[in-house]
Amino acid sequence: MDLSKIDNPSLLKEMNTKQLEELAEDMRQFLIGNLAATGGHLGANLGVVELTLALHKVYTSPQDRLLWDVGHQSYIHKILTGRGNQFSTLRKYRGLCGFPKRIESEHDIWETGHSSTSLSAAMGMAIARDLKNENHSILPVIGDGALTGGMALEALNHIGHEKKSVTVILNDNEMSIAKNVGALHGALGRMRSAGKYNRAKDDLEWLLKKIPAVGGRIAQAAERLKDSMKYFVVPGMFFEELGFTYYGPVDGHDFEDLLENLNYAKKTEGPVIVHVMTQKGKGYHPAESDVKDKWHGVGPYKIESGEKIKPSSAPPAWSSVISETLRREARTDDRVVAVTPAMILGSKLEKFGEEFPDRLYDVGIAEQHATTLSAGLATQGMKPFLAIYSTFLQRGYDQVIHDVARQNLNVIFGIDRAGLVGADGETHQGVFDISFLRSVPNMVISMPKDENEAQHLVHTAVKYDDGPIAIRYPRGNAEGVDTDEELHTIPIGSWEILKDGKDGVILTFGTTIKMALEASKKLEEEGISICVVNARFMKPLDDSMLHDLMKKDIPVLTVEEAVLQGGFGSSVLEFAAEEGYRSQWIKRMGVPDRFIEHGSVPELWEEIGLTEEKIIENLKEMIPTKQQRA
Ligand SMILES: Cc1ncc(C[n+]2csc(CCOP(=O)(O)OP(=O)(O)O)c2C)c(N)n1
Ligand SMILES: CC(=O)[C@@H](O)[C@H](O)COP(=O)(O)O
Ligand SMILES: [Mg+2]
Repeated sequence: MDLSKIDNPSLLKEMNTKQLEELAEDMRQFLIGNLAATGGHLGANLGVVELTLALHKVYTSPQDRLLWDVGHQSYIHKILTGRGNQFSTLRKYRGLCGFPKRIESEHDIWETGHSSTSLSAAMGMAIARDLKNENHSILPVIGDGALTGGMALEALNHIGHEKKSVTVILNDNEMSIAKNVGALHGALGRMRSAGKYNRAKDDLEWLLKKIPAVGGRIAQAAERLKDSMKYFVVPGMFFEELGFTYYGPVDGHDFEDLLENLNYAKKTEGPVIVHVMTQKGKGYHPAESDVKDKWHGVGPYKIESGEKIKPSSAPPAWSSVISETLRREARTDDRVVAVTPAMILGSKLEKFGEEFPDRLYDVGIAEQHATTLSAGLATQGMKPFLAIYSTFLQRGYDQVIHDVARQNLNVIFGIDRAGLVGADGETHQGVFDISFLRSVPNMVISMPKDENEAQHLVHTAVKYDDGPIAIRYPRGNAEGVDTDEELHTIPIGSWEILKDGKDGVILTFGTTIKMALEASKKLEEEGISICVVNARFMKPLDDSMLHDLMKKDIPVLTVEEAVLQGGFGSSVLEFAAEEGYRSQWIKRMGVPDRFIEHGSVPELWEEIGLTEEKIIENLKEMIPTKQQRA
């Protein structure tokens, strides 16, 4: 079937099992073929082909509300809802988003990207439905990994309490990005190995109804038996106790099993959970056989061999530079403990864990818990390193303030994916952390310019015992510079002059240093000499250098790959205003006050005007040329 021509899931309604199986095979080949060029979350989507088809067959989107938790597994849903012809643009600039996007389709009724939000949103939709006396199904599809997110448990608690008709589809593939972790994962394991339950209960009820009511005693006894049965056979006891009717475990690749249980669920009032067993990466051997992450998310690859297409000799990933330095520190400092909220692979912490198995904790998708657990460790004299993506740190913001900074605890925040991340788009851009951390008392915020400075900053952070300190670093590979053998500490709040200049100043850090130096080189050729400063601490500012620079009364340009609102540039403006540098011309460059969608980082830099050319343009506007000065 030409999947690019599907424009509505209603075609499934008339399909029989054999036709569905054929369509599922077409879907898999389509995904494998297209993602070989574009990359994307292949493993997760290969695992939900039959489930997605079955959901769209039994239910009627968009009247029935289908929500996709995390949303990285919504590609089949997108194909079925008329977007198959856009897959060559998947996660590309101005192309198809890799997550549900309401502007793309009426079938995308809830946008995701961050995990564990679907059940809360579903509950909100259920309350609204009932207040409006509407009558449609609400179906959040949530993975076993996302279920470890605290929000999901908060929502289960509420849905069960209110007895709202929400049908939770639990997509259990025993994987988060890496193998799933936690006691809930273990409980799901026991449910997976138990037999079917709720159908047995329904069959028994059917039988009971057949028994002539002999004084009702047999029926009453059987009724007691049925309820007591629950405690021995129902695999989903955990959920039943929360007020959910549990169906499962269901074979998520068997249409008969899927359709039968979804139809049971559709007839069931109140909270329902359908526990579906799927295999991540199903149908593509390189993904199925991958022991690390089942090809959770991949770049382009060769279909036949499964060989991933990567640049031959690239500098080490920033995450590796940081985690390897941490591993080195841990050898001589027993206080060092690494914590990760389900991103052990992305944060390159596997080797740390192999060397220090009792000093690495993967807490699951639980950023709030990860942050406060780190605070707890610090109260006992340990030196926790919380490796956390900038965008996911947003989930633990209260814990940063209330538990870590307020008690001034020695927690190191390794803020990975800081800055624009590219293809994951607006839900994942790591551009808010400077802004939301800068206002927190006791916080130190830093960002290295290259891997050599990064290793010294990690060493500095491990030695720093005056409170919380953040080191932010971008997605991707480092700069490819040599690294010092011996590590030293960097004075907190100290900046570094990379290039002298007397006509103007650029204050910048991290990923925008290179473009600043390039711009200053070009301006030098035109007789305009620009000072370039590596403002490697966003907090505290280097007040003494700032005073020296401001006293020169030359224009200052701040450049940051982070939101302008309340960012580094704002702190320089505040400094100038408060220190009386009234005449100072200060201009800021950075991420504008809107969400930045997906695309390559260079394309996004171009879009928001974070470029060498724009730096030159701004400085020329701010600094009179020689002729004007003459
Ligand atoms: C708040 C948050 N933390 C971490 C992530 C990163 N992340 C994306 S998918 C994923 C694993 C999800 O596992 P699961 O829900 O089981 O879905 P599967 O990939 O197995 O289908 C993680 C940790 C995220 N998207 N949001
Ligand atoms: C869907 C999700 O949130 C993760 O899979 C994320 O896309 C990983 O990002 P990196 O590829 O930067 O590790
Ligand atoms: Mg999973």
